[in-house]
Amino acid sequence: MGEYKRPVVSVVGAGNVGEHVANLIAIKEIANVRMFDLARKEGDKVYEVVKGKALDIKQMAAAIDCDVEVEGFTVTPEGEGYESLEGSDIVVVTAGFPRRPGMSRDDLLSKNVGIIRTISERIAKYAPESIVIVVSNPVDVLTYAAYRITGFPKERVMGMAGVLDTARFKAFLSMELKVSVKNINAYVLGSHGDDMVPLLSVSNVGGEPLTKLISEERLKEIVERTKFGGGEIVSLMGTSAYHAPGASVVEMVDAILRDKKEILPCSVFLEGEAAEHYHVEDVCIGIPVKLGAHGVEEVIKLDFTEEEKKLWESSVRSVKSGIERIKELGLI
Ligand SMILES: NC(=O)c1ccc[n+]([C@@H]2O[C@H](COP(=O)([O-])OP(=O)(O)OC[C@H]3O[C@@H](n4cnc5c(N)ncnc54)[C@H](O)[C@@H]3O)[C@@H](O)[C@H]2O)c1
Ligand SMILES: O=C(O)C[C@H](O)C(=O)O
Repeated sequence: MGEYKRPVVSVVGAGNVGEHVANLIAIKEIANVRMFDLARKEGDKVYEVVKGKALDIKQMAAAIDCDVEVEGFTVTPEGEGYESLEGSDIVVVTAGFPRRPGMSRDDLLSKNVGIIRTISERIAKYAPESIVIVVSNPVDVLTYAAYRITGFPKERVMGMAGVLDTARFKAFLSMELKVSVKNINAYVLGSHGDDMVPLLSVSNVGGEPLTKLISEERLKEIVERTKFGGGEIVSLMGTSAYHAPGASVVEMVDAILRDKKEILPCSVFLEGEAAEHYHVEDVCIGIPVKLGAHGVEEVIKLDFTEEEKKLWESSVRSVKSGIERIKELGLI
C-alpha cells in the first residue's frame, strides 16, 4: 500500500475566522494545518500569537484523539515568512480587517486589497498548484483580485460567501417552520452584500415550494434578515461573525479534499458559456458550482425568474463597481 499523505491546508490570517477554520479542520482530521499571521507588538514585547494558537489547536486535537499537524508561522505585512506555504493543497485567505458597526463590507476594500495583493503574490510564488479560497471582505471583489494577481486558472480561485448566506437563510427558515435544516433546499447567490439574491424559485422544504409554506410578507422579512445577516451579528458583537463563516469555509475545503463533487454556491470568475448564460463579463460572483479535487469542476446554469434577473443584475453591478474602483486606483 502506498504511503498516505494527509493534505495540507494553509490559513493566512489567523484571527477569528482563520482560527475557527483551523480548529474545525483539526477536529474533522481532514488535513494538516499551517497558520500564518502577523506578530503583535506591545511596547518592547513581540507576541507570536499565531504560533501559540497553532500549539493550542494541536493540543486540543490531542485531547480529543485527533491526529493532525498544526503549525504557526509569523509573517510580515511586507510578505516575509511565507516559505511554508510550499506544498499546500488549499490556501484559505482570511487576512484583513473585519467591519465594525456602521460600516459596509465595501468600506474595507481599500485597506484589504493591499493585503490580498501581497498574499496572492506569495501564494503564486510558493504554492503555485494550490486552490485558493478567499474569505476577506469585500469577498467578491477580493476574489477577483486574487484571481488576477495569482494568475491561477479560474477553477482554482474561489470566494466563500454563498455557503454562509445560504446557511443563514436555512437557519431562519428552520426557525420559522420548525423543520430540520436538512429538509431545506435553498440557495443564496450573487454578491455577498446587500444585493445578494435568495433564489426563491428553486428553494423548497421537503419538495414543497417556500411560497406555499410561508406568507409573502413573512418570507420577505426572512429574506431581508438573511441579506443583513452579517450586519445583524456585527451590531450585536461589534465585530463580524466567525463560527458560521469558519464552518462554511470548511464545507468547501471538505468538498475539495474529499473530491465530493458537491454543489455549493461560491464566488467564481465566469467565462465562456457560463458568463453568457449569466450575462456577466470580467467579474467574480456567487453561483452554484460543483466542487471536487480540481476545484470548480462545473458551473451550474440556473434559470432565473424575471424578478430574480433584476436582483441578479443589481448584484453584478455592485461587484463591478468595486472591481472598477480597484482598477482605477491601480491596485490590480
Ligand atoms: N466572506 C465571508 O462570508 C466572510 C465572513 C466573515 C468574515 N469575513 C472577512 O474575513 C476577514 C477576517 O475576519 P476576522 O473576523 O477573522 O478578522 P480578525 O481581525 O479577527 O482576523 C484577521 C486577521 O488578519 C491578520 N492580518 C491583517 N493583516 C495581515 C497581513 N498583511 N498579513 C497576514 N495577516 C494579516 C490580522 O492580524 C488578524 O489576525 C474580514 O475581512 C472579514 O470581513 C468574510
Ligand atoms: O458581515 C461581515 O462583515 C462579515 C461577513 O461578510 C458575514 O456575512 O458575516
